[in-house]
Amino acid sequence: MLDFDAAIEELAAAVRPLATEEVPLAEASARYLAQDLCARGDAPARAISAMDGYAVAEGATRPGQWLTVAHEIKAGAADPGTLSDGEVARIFTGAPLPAGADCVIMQEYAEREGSKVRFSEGYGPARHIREAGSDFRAGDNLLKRGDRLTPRAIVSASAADVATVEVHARPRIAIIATGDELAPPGSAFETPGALPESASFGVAAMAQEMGAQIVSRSRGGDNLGELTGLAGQALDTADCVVVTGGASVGDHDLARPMFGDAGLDLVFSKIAIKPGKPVWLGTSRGKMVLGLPGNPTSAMVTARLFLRPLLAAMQGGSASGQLRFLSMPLAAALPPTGSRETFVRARATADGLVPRSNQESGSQAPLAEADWLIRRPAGSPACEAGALVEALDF
Ligand SMILES: Nc1nc2c(c(=O)[nH]1)N[C@H]1C(S)=C(S)[C@@H](COP(=O)(O)OP(=O)(O)OC[C@H]3O[C@@H](n4cnc5c(N)ncnc54)[C@H](O)[C@@H]3O)O[C@H]1N2
Ligand code: MOO
Repeated sequence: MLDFDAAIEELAAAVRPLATEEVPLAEASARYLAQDLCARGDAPARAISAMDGYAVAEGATRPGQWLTVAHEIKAGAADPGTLSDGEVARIFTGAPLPAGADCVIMQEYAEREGSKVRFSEGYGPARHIREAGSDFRAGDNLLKRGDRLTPRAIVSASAADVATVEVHARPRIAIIATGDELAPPGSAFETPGALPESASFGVAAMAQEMGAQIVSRSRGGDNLGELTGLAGQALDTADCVVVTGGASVGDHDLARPMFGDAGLDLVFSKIAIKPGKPVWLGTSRGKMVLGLPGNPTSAMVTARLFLRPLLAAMQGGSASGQLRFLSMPLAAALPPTGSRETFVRARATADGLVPRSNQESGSQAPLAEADWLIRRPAGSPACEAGALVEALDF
């Protein structure tokens, strides 16, 4: 069986990024850049005040000395003028400094009488000036191809003074939940033998958080003819098809056979991880097809470990960039692991990560509170509270 790191390498090698398009910044949130983004100018463009107060020539200013307020300068002023001897300028945060000024004294230290002002002791050594180019310079590479336009990155992109950006298309996702027993939430408990279909809801939500568009969602029973039809329709409309359930070896596990007519080239199948061993990835008619185990916890863990990297890579981002494991302290002991690399569901607290008591791959209630995955190599010994473990946001 392939190990997790090798599977991610195979995944990254199999993905071709989607086409690119130019979009206005206001529509670029969460998209992945298909270009390096360079600043079109210096920021600040000129030296500006960091405070509301008075711009002065520091060397010619002493506490208690009356000075003339010769200018008033607001943010955006085209010409901030020049200070002559004995003059200061009333200035506001963000306003350009007049020539001759090298310090801003906060208005809290000023006593104003008409056009005169004097400053009290204690305004301190801070100059309260943001120098031209101190944030970035024209031509600086603020964001790189493959970077995601997070809410923070959108600020940098806007500050670079560009109106539009070249980004990759949003992946169109079709999700197919398989299993005779599944019923839409809201009707299952009234139907003998049925259970609410839950896994695909989490998978869809995760895909949407990754910028994907859900183009179709369907449910199919354990019937090869029906599932083959659903697979064909999904491949017609989507860039990526995600199937939940039917991944294992049972007689009714039809997730791979349902792509038989279309042709399925497997990238990998079965990974030495727990939960999620039956996860598989392939391509069919040039589209990516990801098969997640039906057990809801297994489905969500494998969606986090494989679907997120897949969707990032389809958008020109880095697959491994979605798998930044951090070193975090354990708040409770962990038992030894078995022969598969194990991803333990845990909750982050002020004391560290608390593993959930229910680690069943079919469980659903613990998913609501498990916000981290602890990664434990195969054959790890028991681990004491306080130990550092590798963990991934979940
Ligand atoms: N003989 C073996 N049996 C199993 C193996 C194995 O290696 N040999 N692997 C086990 C492991 S590990 C997993 S994980 C499961 C995964 O199986 P499938 O992907 O085939 O999942 P299903 O059989 O379709 O369903 C498993 C379980 O989950 C429920 N389910 C399915 N889909 C949903 C959904 N969308 N929402 C909510 N619940 C769902 C389903 O009713 C079953 O209870 O296989 C083991 N078996
Ligand atoms: O690989 Mo399965 O998800 O452990 O039950």
